[in-house]
Amino acid sequence: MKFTKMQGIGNDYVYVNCFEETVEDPCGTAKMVSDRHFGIGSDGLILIKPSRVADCQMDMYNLDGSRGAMCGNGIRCVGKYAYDHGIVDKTEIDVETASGIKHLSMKLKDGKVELVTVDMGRPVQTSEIGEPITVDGKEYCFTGVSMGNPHAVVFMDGIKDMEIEKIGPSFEVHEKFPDRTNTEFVEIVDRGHVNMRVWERGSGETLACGTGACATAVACILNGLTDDEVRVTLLGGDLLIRWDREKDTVFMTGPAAEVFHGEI
Ligand SMILES: N[C@@H](CCC[C@H](N)C(=O)O)C(=O)O
Repeated sequence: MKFTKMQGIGNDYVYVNCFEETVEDPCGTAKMVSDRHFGIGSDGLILIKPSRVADCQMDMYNLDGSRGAMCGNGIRCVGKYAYDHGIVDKTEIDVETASGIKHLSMKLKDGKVELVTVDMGRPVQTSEIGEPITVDGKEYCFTGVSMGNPHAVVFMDGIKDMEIEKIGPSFEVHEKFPDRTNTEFVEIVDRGHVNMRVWERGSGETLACGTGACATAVACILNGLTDDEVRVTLLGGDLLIRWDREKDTVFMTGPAAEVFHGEI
């Protein structure tokens, strides 16, 4: 199987061009390739497939083999792959995902895609604003936002030193989230800037989560903590998120990069 390793601010996936390859068992393949010791090493697997309704299709799997309906960092890389490898010959494209068709606008540098803006669609509030939750005997408040996949956004100080590997798994499987959840731990810097760490459903702590950054911006705005455009600083870099409230859609802008090609 030929593959390309790509990353969007450090959220790395193994990408397979399914215009040319067939992957029989995507869940098993995701687990195998993601392993950082016995596999290629990644946060999961993304298949780029033909689509009957868009320019191409993104089919994504987490490190544990579970399927993700949407992936913000992944879809920017899908756009870059599609343009740089000639699947499309235009910089405005539509990508089909399990949570609908998303529109991508791509900016080039030296003929290759460098920066991608994605219309991530309508955010859906899935809890009370600042809903109380007890996790491992401690009280927190979260704001639930779906960006096609579930997120619980928790505002707290000291995220740099928090023990995310202890608290993240307990949020992920808490009884309030029957489908498990991605959890974002967020510190406000000012009305246009926040810091965030994420525990991803199915992948654990990752350096970044695009849908998580969008959910975070929406939760910040709903809680009255920021303006409608927010720079989200994650462990792997920054994303610019804007909630266009007139159109009720969220725009995410960030880089996409290829790391290496291989065959396994
Ligand atoms: N890293 C992704 C999100 C991947 C899917 C997520 N773990 C889920 O299961 O919902 C992103 O950049 O959005």
